[in-house]
Amino acid sequence: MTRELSSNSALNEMSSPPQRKIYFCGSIHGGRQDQKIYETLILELKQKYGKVLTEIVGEKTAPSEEHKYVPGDLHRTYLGLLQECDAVVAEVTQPSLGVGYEIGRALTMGKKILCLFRPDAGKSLSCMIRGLHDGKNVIVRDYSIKDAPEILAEFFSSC
Ligand SMILES: O=c1[nH]c(=O)n([C@H]2C[C@H](O)[C@@H](COP(=O)(O)O)O2)cc1CO
Repeated sequence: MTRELSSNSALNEMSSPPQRKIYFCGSIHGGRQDQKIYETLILELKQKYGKVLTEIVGEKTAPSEEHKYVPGDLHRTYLGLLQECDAVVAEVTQPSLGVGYEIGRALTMGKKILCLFRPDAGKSLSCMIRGLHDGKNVIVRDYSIKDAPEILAEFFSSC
């Protein structure tokens, strides 16, 4: 009986993603050009690595929803989610004040952070983000979307 239970729980662990809380950052007011990329990354995160607390960032309708909320309430809510998360994944190709702010706050909270930048989009990444890379708690990686699964696997193997 005990053996049966333990092998069942081993099976469950293999088939369902770990229960990490992941805060995904992506541009909203900064521009929604990369929404489809956010959606793809969020799907990969949800399927393999845990619960994404900020799924709205990948949704097509995200910006139109916000008029329902007071900015101060949104700020408090999102900082609360940031505090609660186990790891931050930020797509930083499209510059966004909000995303830069979230990364700065996550840093002072001691969160593990992965920043993903696509050089082929023809933009350049602020040194204030690129310079955060320490190879341990903050990883800043140039990538293309086809490499994302491998990069996420490597990041979450130590988190
Ligand atoms: O409705 C929202 N939902 C939301 O998730 N955010 C957070 C998460 C995003 O990573 C970030 C986007 O910032 P910005 O709107 O400055 O591009 O802010 C921000 C807003 C405010 O629009």
